[in-house]
Amino acid sequence: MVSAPFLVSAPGKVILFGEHAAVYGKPAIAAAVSLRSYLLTTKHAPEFSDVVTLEFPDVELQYSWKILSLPWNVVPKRSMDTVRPPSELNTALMEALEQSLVAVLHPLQRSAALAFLYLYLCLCNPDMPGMTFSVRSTLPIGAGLGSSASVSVCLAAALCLLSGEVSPPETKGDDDSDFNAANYANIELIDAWAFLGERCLHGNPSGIDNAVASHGGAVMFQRMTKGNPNVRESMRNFPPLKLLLIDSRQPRRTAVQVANVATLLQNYPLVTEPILNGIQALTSEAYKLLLMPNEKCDDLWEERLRELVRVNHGLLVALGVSHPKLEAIRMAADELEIGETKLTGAGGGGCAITLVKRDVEESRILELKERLEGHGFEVFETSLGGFGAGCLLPTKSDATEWEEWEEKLFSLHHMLGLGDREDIQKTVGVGSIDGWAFW
Ligand SMILES: Nc1ncnc2c1ncn2[C@@H]1O[C@H](COP(=O)(O)OP(=O)(O)O)[C@@H](O)[C@H]1O
Ligand SMILES: C[C@@](O)(CCOP(=O)(O)O)CC(=O)O
Ligand SMILES: [Mg+2]
Repeated sequence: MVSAPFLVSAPGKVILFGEHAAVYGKPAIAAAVSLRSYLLTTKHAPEFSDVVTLEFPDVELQYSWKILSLPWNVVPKRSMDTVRPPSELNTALMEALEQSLVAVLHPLQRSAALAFLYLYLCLCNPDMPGMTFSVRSTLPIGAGLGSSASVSVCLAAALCLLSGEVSPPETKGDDDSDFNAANYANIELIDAWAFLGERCLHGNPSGIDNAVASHGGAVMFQRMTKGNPNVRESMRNFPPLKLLLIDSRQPRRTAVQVANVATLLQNYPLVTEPILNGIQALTSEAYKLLLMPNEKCDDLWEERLRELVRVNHGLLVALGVSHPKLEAIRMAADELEIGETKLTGAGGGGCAITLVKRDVEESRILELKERLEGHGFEVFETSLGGFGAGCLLPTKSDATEWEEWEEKLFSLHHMLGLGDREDIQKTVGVGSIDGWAFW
């Protein structure tokens, strides 16, 4: 069992092919990005040991509950036969939590607080000391890059560590790809709990976002249908792709976009089902292309992949999940003949990706960036396929290190509350500081 203070982190993702169709059991392909969420868990001073506090400055939420005021009595008993949580939310607990959330009205804050409380009550117990859970993301929020899943994975990881459901990552061998059975079992459990967090955040998730945020890398994912288990194929030799990631900065909520597609499907099943089947077919084509050995990734291969990006976007437009700003991004990239562009994630705003042609001169890419930034869009640089969930624990063996950590924690608290994305990345970021370990 791990006690506070400690940090956990999980990445966001880019869906390359298959969003929305993924909700209906069709395959989708996604890769982790280097933008991440961070969660710091700290213990309260004795006089506040009866309260649990959330600090979510990214959504302007700070809220405390008396631990004993929470509805512990309706928490479903866990089955002794299985360690995995069920994939459905418990209705009685969801209803009881309404009471605890009466004062949290904004949907962005409410869904995040609900995800926290649901997991906290299921995984912890009323005897645990009062703690603060502070979350910051270097990801744009509500922009299609899976911030909800990265936060869900952080919450699940922190609460599973506190309750002893999982242990901290064991060191793997020198080779990053070394398999460690204990780490695998732990991250599977974190993934399963994070799925419930995603359910609180947007109702009907496919599970692809929490799978990528937990496991990292690049995956082909297919949601369980008719009792079959989810398929998650990790794509190890993912080819290096030149992608631009552009945030339209048009806010939207995944829950709303997913619900709109459900309504379309309900109203026009004969029209909508073939669109979803088309997305399935193109994702399967893309999967075959992306699995090809690197030496076969020639110009024709690249052209095929770009075509599939274009068709995927067209089908998403048909589902009604584009936005004039996303179309403006696509048109700017088309005009400069940079490559092919599609929205990524739930759409309705948020991000687009452009798969850049290999031979495009840097000056044209720069021109596109300037044009887009001139329109108020934000162009992100990120790498694909990095680490999944990890944690950073203070080492108690060495008193100096511990002191350093205390000091760091102090500045960290400040940073998690106030700093911008670069500050967070510099202070605690995976890749910026040593000590992070990954499941
Ligand atoms: N840093 C964060 N702090 C608190 N809540 C967050 C944070 N990032 C995401 N969330 C939660 O996730 C929601 C956004 O999820 P969603 O609509 O699925 O968009 P996306 O996952 O594409 O960013 C927010 O409304 C909020 O509830
Ligand atoms: C639209 C969808 O396919 C992806 C949503 O991703 P995001 O929350 O927009 O990052 C929904 C899902 O697969 O859960
Ligand atoms: Mg999301």
